[in-house]
Amino acid sequence: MRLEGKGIGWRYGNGPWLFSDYDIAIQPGESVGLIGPSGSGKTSLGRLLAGYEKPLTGEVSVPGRSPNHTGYDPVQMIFQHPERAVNPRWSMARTLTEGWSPDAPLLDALGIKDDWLRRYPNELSGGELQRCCIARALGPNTKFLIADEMTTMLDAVTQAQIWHTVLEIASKRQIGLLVISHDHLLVNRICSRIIPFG
Ligand SMILES: Nc1ncnc2c1ncn2[C@@H]1O[C@H](COP(=O)(O)OP(=O)(O)OP(=O)(O)O)[C@@H](O)[C@H]1O
Repeated sequence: MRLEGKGIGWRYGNGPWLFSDYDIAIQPGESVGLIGPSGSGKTSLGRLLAGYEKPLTGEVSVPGRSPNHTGYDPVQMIFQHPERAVNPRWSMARTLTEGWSPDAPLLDALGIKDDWLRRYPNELSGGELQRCCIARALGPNTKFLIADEMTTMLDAVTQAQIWHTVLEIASKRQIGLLVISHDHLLVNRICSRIIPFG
């Protein structure tokens, strides 16, 4: 039951094709790195796999995705800029529980403090907000996680702590990970396979 893109192609408007007839597959429980130059289309590919957009050619298939894309999607994506991934008018308590209710051990493991839940997104730092976005994405129905420069804005210690938690959960629940990053060291350390892109 893998996440698969087959023969997929994408471009914006009449611009150049970022990729075409592209194949990618991620197995449950594996951690795959996607490395390529800036602007080559990695985020765009992630968005197609996560179901935000339908590919212009080819197909994305995901076990358990509802045909009309309602409800909690089995492919969750974390973006580099968490402030663009949340509703600024929702409290953090509401934001965190949008798709499921993260339990106390997970909030603790990600260093999320009770006090943050009463605040709004603009009252948290980028790193604090990102931890909340990660908790939100780790619901029990998550089968694949696309981490797009997920920890780029964090210091090395926090980065290591967050990856430790995410990798532990992914391994326990056999979540497949696609790690989009410019950080070769990080990808080499946490991924069993690297796909060069662009
Ligand atoms: N909504 C959009 N409309 C038009 N062009 C876009 C849009 N989003 C992205 N692009 C362009 O598509 C190209 C690929 O962008 P994308 O963000 O997928 O690349 P990337 O490989 O993830 O880059 P980076 O490593 O810098 O994050 C870029 O040239 C970008 O300017």
